[in-house]
Amino acid sequence: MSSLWDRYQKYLLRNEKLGFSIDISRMRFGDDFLPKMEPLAQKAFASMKDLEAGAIANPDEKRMVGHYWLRAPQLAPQPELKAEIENCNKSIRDFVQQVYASGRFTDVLVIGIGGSALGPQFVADALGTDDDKLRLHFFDNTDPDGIDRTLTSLQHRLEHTLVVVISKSGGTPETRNGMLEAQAAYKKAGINFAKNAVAVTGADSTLDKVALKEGWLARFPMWDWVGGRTSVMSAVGLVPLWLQGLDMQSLLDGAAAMDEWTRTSETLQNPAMLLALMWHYAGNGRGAKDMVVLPYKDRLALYSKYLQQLVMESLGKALDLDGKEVHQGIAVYGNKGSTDQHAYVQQLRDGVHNFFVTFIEVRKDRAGQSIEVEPGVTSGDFLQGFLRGTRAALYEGGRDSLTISIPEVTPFQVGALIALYDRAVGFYATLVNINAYHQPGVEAGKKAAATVLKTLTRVRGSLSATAQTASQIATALSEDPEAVFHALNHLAANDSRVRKQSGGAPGSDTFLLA
Ligand SMILES: O=P(O)(O)OC[C@H]1O[C@H](O)[C@H](O)[C@@H](O)[C@@H]1O
Repeated sequence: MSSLWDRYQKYLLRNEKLGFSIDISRMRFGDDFLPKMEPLAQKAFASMKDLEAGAIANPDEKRMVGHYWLRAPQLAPQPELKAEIENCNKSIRDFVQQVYASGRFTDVLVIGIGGSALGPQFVADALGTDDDKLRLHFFDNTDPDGIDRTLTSLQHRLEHTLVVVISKSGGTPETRNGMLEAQAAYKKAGINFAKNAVAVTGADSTLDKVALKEGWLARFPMWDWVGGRTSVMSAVGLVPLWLQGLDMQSLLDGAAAMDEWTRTSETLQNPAMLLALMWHYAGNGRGAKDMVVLPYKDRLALYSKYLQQLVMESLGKALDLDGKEVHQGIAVYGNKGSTDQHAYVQQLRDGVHNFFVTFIEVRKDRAGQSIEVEPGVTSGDFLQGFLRGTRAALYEGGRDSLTISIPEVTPFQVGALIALYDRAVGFYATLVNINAYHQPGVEAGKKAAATVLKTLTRVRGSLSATAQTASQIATALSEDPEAVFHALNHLAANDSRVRKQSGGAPGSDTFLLA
């Protein structure tokens, strides 16, 4: 192999306009790897090109490319679609202006989960400043204590808090619960919830109907042709993030510029294809290595969480497109450097070799001047030193990494970063022949949760003043004793009328109504 410097120059892809560079030189693929993958790469380019040109046969295919139209509506295959996107964005902007002009609001409470929260959370944190027009808060779970924590922080400003409920399906239980909890808090405070509420959801969804019936301030559409995990540039992200005061047009422009770059069919010139190929190389096209995402920048700490959903929900599939059992996927985790160097990088360097790292370098340290923390050295110099040092130490230890460098964390760059991975996921899915745009596995968990709730209700109904064990109740109800036992414990912890008498073992514990 040639020297590392030569390899770096050979496998560094730069784009002067975007200020981006992708360095794949520290992935140890041999010279034959890229030529070997070329036919597959060309197949992926061709299928993406067909889809983008509008050769769309079904809703799944539309979801593979719909998100690209959001940042470049002129590329939408039908003029009505282009007009729909432009009108929606204009109505969001007008609404945001009205909100500002009203002077009524100081805060925004976003209620959503998964693709309806992770994108807004990442962007809000990456780009937020003390000068934000409105401050964002999130309910992204059905955890009562978490909800209370957020409500307490908003306690005296509830009247000035705009609630944005986001759900594509309009029926996600966590989001529905969050909305009901918020509604109850507003009612308790004597505030008209509807006059403080906005919905972002699919037309005619349950949420849409509620918002319409109750006369909420505004409703914005979430189209079926945009997948939840690629929706941050639709109303899902635009409504809360524009309210926050971020330059969302610049974010859209950054994404559009990246999309343009990632449309090239020249493998070595296409950063998204290079990423997809490196994922394939690292995990042998089977996801055998985890993707550790390490941005050396606090503002990008939520990026790995965002990517976790994008990559794992898109690629984690049981069947391939031919119906063959493949159990694909790539595990994603990470937080930020250099912080993580003091947590788990020890294992990355010396332990089980089941990962590859993606370093994200931000060249500009800070807006102002830096002090010297040692003669001639700043905190930012340390940050860069730790990134480069860790990259070198990992490589010496036989561990692969790739490095993405961006100039600074601006709306434009964040848009570009999001778009880069949108495309890389799409390409990888084609390389391994799976559908990245559905999530059949999530349904299984939802169905199982519904069964648990049904059991809980039945168990509650069967409690009496007589002490009973879980097995006794389970037998009477023809339910699984372990499920009954957990339901009983939950009731005992949360319902003051339910008493638990410890018998020393789960089978001997008894429960009764006090
Ligand atoms: O936007 P919603 O319909 O509420 O869905 C929110 C999330 O929940 C689902 O379980 C899916 O797995 C996610 O892809 C989705 O983003």
